[in-house]
Amino acid sequence: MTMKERLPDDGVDDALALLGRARTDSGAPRADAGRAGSAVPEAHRATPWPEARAVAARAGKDAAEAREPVRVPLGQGLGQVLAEPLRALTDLPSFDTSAMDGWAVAGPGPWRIDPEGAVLAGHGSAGELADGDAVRIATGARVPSGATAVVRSEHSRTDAAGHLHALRAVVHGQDIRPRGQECRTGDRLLTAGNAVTPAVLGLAAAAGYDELTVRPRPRVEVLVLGDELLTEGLPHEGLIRDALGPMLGPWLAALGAEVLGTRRIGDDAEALFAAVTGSAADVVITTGGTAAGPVDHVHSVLDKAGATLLVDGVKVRPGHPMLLARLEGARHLVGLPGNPLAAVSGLLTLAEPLLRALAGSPAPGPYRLPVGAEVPGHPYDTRLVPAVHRGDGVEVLHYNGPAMLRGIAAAHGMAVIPPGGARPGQPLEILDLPWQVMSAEGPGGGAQGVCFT
Ligand SMILES: Nc1nc2c(c(=O)[nH]1)N[C@H]1C(S)=C(S)[C@@H](COP(=O)(O)OP(=O)(O)OC[C@H]3O[C@@H](n4cnc5c(N)ncnc54)[C@H](O)[C@@H]3O)O[C@H]1N2
Ligand code: MOO
Repeated sequence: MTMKERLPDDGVDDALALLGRARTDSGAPRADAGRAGSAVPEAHRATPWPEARAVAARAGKDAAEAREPVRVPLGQGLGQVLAEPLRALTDLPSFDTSAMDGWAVAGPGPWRIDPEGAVLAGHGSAGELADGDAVRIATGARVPSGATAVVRSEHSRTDAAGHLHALRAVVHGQDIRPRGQECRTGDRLLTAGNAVTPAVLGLAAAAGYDELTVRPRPRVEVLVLGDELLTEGLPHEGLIRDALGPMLGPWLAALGAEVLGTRRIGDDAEALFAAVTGSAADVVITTGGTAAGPVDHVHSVLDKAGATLLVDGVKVRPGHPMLLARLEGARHLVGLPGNPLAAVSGLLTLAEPLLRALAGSPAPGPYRLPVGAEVPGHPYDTRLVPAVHRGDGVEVLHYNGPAMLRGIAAAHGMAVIPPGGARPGQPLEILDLPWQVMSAEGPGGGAQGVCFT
């Protein structure tokens, strides 16, 4: 991006400001306040971007408290969040284990070889090894009691008399993984709140689990509004392809939500009311219809449904008409603006913190990377701009207009440009996309110690 870049849709917020908002008796903004027919127009107070994210996270956290943990078969736990610590159900390893193919030996060599014997992984009793004896052993097999070390095949030689000789010094306990080396029964392997990753599934299986106790996935339904949307073929006669239907379900699933479905509602207020009030989802996501056009029904439908607006407009570009409402039954609705990048902005600003908190996932700590070149800012609002990693920093992408997906489709993350813009070298907060993480910091884990066997 260059300094010549024009900020998209500047001045639109002034129009929105003139629309005003009224308040309910409770002090919360009424869902259709300031729109046609509203009695008391008042200056629109969009929520600052950081505060909007905090409101969404708080709403999710409050709703999460009423949700009971669920037990799921191990194979279904991926992407969910542990509701309780993962404690070892067994010692690991659960028996003294050979770390190498070779010989279990007892005492100093050379050793007498038991010509009949061999201890294999998964086989029953390993028997007893007398001092001066050696028996063949496979990696993963139980070490016989009395054994003092394992000698690797390649570090040994047998002679014609049936004796085993070590080709290098044998250290007591070498190549034996002692029972409980990794953990003892009852040890806490992971804390509640950890995401269930493929590695966690592996650890849980090793530690004896058939089921996991996890936070229930937030159930989400996507309602795509707009009569102008086509689901296939080329745009024609003012009709355009629905870019949000194909994008949002997979995006929300990548955030850990259970997507009940994506429905196309058109610009039909009654159908929208029925879909919102009848949805089985914890979070309803609508696209389009958030502004004040003749067929923008989201506010009036929320009002009719008795919803409470928690966020009604955010000081962010693109996407400032985004909204968050609480529906009956501790359910929520996130209204994403129709412009596709504005919808992404709403997804990252409101839906992600809400869903993360509902799922019980800890919010990732914010991280910053320096931007290479100057980035123009909005005078009062935060900007979210698709960005890519370059060297040790980031570079913002050119195609970042509210109606464009070309930038975000090529991006590694979204850079947060504070009001007023950013200078070259200024560290910018980065919002990760759920399928790629730009941060160099991982979740960490003990870096000390070495375990070669
Ligand atoms: N008088 C004002 N007009 C507008 C304002 C405003 O403040 N005052 N804000 C503008 C901004 S900013 C945005 S963003 C949009 C938000 O509008 P809506 O949420 O009501 O969205 P629509 O009007 O339904 O659609 C806007 C735009 O996006 C296209 N669209 C909608 N859905 C999809 C989809 N699924 N896939 C692809 N494209 C979609 C739609 O055709 C429109 O072009 O309002 C501005 N107006
Ligand atoms: O410009 Mo609008 O901010 O949401 O696309």
